[in-house]
Amino acid sequence: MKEIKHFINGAFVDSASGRTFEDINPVNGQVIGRVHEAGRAEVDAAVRAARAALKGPWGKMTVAERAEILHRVADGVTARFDEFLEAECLDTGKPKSLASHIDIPRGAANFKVFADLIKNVPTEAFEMATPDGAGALNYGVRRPKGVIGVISPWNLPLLLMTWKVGPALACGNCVVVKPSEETPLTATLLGEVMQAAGVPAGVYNVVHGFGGDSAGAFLTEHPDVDAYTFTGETGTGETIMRAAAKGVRQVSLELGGKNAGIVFADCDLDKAIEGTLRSAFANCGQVCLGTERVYVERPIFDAFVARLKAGAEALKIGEPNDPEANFGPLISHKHREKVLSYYQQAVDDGATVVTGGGVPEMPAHLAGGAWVQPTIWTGLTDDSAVVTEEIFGPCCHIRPFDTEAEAIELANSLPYGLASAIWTENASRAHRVAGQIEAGIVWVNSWFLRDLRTAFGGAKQSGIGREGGVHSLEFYTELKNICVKL
Ligand SMILES: NC(=O)C1=CN([C@@H]2O[C@H](COP(=O)(O)OP(=O)(O)OC[C@H]3O[C@@H](n4cnc5c(N)ncnc54)[C@H](O)[C@@H]3O)[C@@H](O)[C@H]2O)C=CC1
Ligand SMILES: O=C(O)/C=C/C=C(\O)C(=O)O
Repeated sequence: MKEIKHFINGAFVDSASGRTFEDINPVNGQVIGRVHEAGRAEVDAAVRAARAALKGPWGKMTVAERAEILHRVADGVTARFDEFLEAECLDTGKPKSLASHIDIPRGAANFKVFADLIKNVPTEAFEMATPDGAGALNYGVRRPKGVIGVISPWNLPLLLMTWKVGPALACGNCVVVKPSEETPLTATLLGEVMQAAGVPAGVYNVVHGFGGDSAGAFLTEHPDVDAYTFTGETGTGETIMRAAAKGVRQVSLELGGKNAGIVFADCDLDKAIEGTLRSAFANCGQVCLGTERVYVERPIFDAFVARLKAGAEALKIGEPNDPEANFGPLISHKHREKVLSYYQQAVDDGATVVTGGGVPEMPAHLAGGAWVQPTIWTGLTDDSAVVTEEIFGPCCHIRPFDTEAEAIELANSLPYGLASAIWTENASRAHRVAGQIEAGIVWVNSWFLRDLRTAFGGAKQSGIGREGGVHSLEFYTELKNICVKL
């Protein structure tokens, strides 16, 4: 049986307590391996290693040297592409066709992009007048923030963890990563790549365990961590923020969403259907940017519903190795219970189930997996929990609207504000509506089209702060002003 250990100070180590937990394959419910569960001792060792590395060779390296090492990390991920792919798909059950295009390439790109960016960021300088006429010169310098706690989720494990680790290391920080308990494999494998790439011991550490009263809480309560970056549920973000408040540590939080798609009658319907299908059902609906509320202008409502239904029913459910599969299982049986409770709630609230609504029949060897059907509803009222709460499953509710103002009001009606997708061929309307949507990210005629230099994050209860491009560098560095009297 595979043993999944912590990676602390450049070595793979067991938990002193001997405690382990199971890593389960969501495709069939079978145990993949046993994961060592960190106690306070392992978390403390990881933080101490990170602090020491900061004061050691990593802290003394030039930007160019660090960038070169991070390029080697990216190359290392690419060189071991198949191993990363295998590990990610074992942990998540997602189709290899998806992970090979999104998760693993982004795992490498997240190091390359920030290694290049850090070499080219300017800092500010201001000349100022002084009463004696000699003047003064102000200039900014960026310094690493220190030891960063990285708490990452299970839906895009390598992609989201490296989205934080890449810029953190590029800026000269050291990290302690607590990957989701559901998906420990790729963060661990990355330890091997870090070592081979010449990343000094202690710069990248991984501790495994759960959230509350386990490794997650021990990390967020640790007094020697300087800042935290987290992606996951809004409630967990609040808990992490509370823990980080002690010692006034900064947080970057990318939290839940209940994202709206707005489809105008003047859209290119083929594009709107293709994009909405992806945004509702890709990764089995487990993408924080996904569309769970679709608002469609009344003249095309029936046609849209019929075509989205046909698209959902054409999805091919299957295991990662099935080359035709484009729809995998949910992450776990626990998460399936949550998703199915909303499927039931929709029926109780009087929804019309356009398609799905249950568990698909699977062949015997996959019967133990966390499968659910892609599901579409219409007919719910705006206050149904199915329409207001993040489900994080492969489902959406479609509702008609009559005016642009109504669509904007509906899209903005919830306390979330992560992402939105607008479908229209009218350019003026696209700009007008996009500007009024209360969300950190608005796509027009696309979804999940990502330029890693752009600001990424949520408005309202969908998060605090922005990462991506220079915004990541702002979070992962301390900007110091030096004022020199001439
Ligand atoms: N990308 C996203 O926006 C994600 C959203 N979710 C949402 O969250 C719901 C619950 O799923 P979970 O896996 O429980 O998500 P979660 O947000 O609680 O977990 C994400 C990470 O936070 C850690 N964590 C949990 N509680 C913590 C605590 N008190 N202190 C420190 N770390 C903690 C977990 O161990 C994991 O590494 C899902 O049903 C889904 O709606 C879940 C995962 C990703
Ligand atoms: O950075 C990206 O391109 C994707 C981000 C997706 C999430 O944050 C998520 O699904 O949680």
